Amino acid sequence: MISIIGSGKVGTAIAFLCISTSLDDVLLVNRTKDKAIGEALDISNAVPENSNVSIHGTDDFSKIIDSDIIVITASTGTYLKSRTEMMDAQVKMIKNIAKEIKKYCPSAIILVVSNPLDVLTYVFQKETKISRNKVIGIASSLDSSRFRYLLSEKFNLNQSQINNVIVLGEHGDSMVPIFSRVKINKMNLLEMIDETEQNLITTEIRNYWKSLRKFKSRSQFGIAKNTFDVISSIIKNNELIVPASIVLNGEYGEKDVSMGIPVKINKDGIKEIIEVKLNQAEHSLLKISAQTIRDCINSL
Ligand SMILES: NC(=O)c1ccc[n+]([C@@H]2O[C@H](COP(=O)([O-])OP(=O)(O)OC[C@H]3O[C@@H](n4cnc5c(N)ncnc54)[C@H](O)[C@@H]3O)[C@@H](O)[C@H]2O)c1
Repeated sequence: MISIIGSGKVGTAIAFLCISTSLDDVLLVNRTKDKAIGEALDISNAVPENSNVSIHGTDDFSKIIDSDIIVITASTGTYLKSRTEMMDAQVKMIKNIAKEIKKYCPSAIILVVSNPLDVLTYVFQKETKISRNKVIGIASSLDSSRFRYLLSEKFNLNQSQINNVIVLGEHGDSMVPIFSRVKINKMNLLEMIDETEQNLITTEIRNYWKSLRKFKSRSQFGIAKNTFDVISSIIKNNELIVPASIVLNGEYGEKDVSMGIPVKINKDGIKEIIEVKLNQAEHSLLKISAQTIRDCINSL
């Protein structure tokens, strides 16, 4: 069973993907019970005819007891200028959710989606002491999807012609797109663009959420699909390599911080942390990003 805490835009989009593909049973847990029940009633009609899966809604955390995976998409409000804007309220919220998960289902694999992503992934892991390999922050894969999309638009290509696209570090203003690894039709991206263009693309990725909000209230489907892919990889034990946030213990030269780095996922959560080669500039930017997240954690 997959439990999804928070039945808002993101939580319900993830639930819809899980149910409509018959991946597993879903439990929606929301602060307001009616919202969870209503969304479950709606998504119930997306169960395929030959499927055994079901979806229910509740505000009762004790029902998460048999979950294999718990996805945290709860939010206390909407930030307007920066993902760290509501940090104190979000940290308080995730500490309460951590207590419930520790009480009812401490052996589940946890996917954190709520913002500020890296801070909440760190706080959740420290509060629950669940193995760091089972607490996975999902966001850098979304940032990577945004990087790939922007490149496809710039070069007027299909996204499939653009490979090795990753964004590492904070899911925030210090995120680091890794230009040095990107191949476009097997050519090195760095041979095709100059530094000014790199800076422009970096700003566009970092501000993607702001551009999107000019047209719709908040992002929903991109993060849902990236989260669904990780859930699916865990349930089906299909290894998946994606950038995700994990509490670091010396990898990339960082400790006592959680940030997006490439990981291999399987049925046990994060099976392996992958250390990819970065150029000097990217390495320095990743250090700055780690320190930005650490400063937020230390300010709590
Ligand atoms: N990681 C990413 O890349 C990414 C992308 C998009 C959104 N997000 C984040 O995902 C979160 C959810 O976004 P959304 O647009 O779905 O928000 P939303 O406001 O639509 O939904 C949040 C839901 O959480 C519920 N909730 C609040 N506190 C709760 C609690 N303690 N227990 C259970 N439910 C609770 C609310 O009632 C609400 O229904 C936000 O923090 C958002 O910033 C992250």
